[in-house]
Amino acid sequence: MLFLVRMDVSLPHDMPPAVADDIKSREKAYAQDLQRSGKWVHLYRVVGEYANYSVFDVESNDELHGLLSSLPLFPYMKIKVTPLARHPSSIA
Ligand SMILES: O=C(O)C[C@H]1C=CC(=O)O1
Repeated sequence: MLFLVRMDVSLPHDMPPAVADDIKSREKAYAQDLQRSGKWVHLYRVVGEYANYSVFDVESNDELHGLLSSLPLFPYMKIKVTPLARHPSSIA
């Protein structure tokens, strides 16, 4: 099952830089592991925003929820999920 996911990150302004750096470093490692596993298929920065558009390929809504809620940045993100279906004109 494919899902388009938008993540908007908003870290508290008073978060100490070392704490923010640690969360971002763990987030990067987790994101890269999921990309290597094939579950996080695309990851693009939204130009000019601390946000990304991603495509996930997972078995179920529950699996996606588990992956997203385990992101180290999850407490600091607004996440919008859009389920995707095959387009009838797609040649892919
Ligand atoms: O930077 C972001 O968009 C948030 C998050 C998603 C992947 C990652 O490494 O951080």
